[in-house]
Amino acid sequence: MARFLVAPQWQGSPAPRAMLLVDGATAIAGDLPRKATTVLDVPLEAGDSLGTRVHRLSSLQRVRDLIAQEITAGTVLIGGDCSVTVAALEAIDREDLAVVWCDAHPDLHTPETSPSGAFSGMALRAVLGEGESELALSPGIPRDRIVTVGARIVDDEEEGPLAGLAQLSVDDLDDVDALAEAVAATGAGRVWVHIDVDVLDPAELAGVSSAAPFGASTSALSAAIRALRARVPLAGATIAGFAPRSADHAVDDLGAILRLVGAVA
Ligand SMILES: NC(=[NH2+])NCCC[C@H](N)C(=O)O
Repeated sequence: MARFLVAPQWQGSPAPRAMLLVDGATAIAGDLPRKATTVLDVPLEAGDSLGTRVHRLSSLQRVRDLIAQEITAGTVLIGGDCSVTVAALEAIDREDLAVVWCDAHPDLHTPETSPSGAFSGMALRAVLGEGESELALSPGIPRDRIVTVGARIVDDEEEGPLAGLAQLSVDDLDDVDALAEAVAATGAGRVWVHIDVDVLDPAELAGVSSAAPFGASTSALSAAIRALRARVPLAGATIAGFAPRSADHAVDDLGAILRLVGAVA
């Protein structure tokens, strides 16, 4: 059975109601097998930028250290905001690893270009080993080992770095093998699948900080991930970005979330 690590981190999010991410992580945790689930004791306070351009950096460092202590091979990490993936990747063997970034946003800002100072908008850039050195991977994952899926809200400054990465659109998922082929083409021996649930269409899942229309269907994304796993072994996965407006809204969305959990676990 997979191990689940729940990190109710909100401090990397740009959203005005970022703390809903804590509720989202808690709601998912409630539906996971208790014996296989560890919930990290993430501080609720904002934390301090420590003189950098990354807001709440001190809290992000704290959570990173907690994740490093608990992560094991094949962990499914539940966010929180989507920057928790950077911490997970820092703590595992990255030799031979590809990263699939399923997210409505490419998260390719540096602290200098970020419109928000929120680390989640810089997370994939940090995976590449760039941006704030306190948080960026060292060494980073090479560009040719990254595949983005469903990125459709792209800031001007992100266009350049995104152009250098392999990209699958929402429509590309109509071919169930497209993701597996894109990852196989990187030559990697293992893959980490990052899912910010805003990659899904808002009709499938409403509980996100900023809904992005024309997203993926839960079934197409799940099928693509299953086909990928048949081809390249999974090193682990993240499901992040769930921010339900209320407990009732969370219940409406949990079906879609659990289908994604089933695809990666
Ligand atoms: N994965 C996400 N939800 N990212 C949000 C990023 C939003 C925006 N690009 C920013 O940097 O502030």
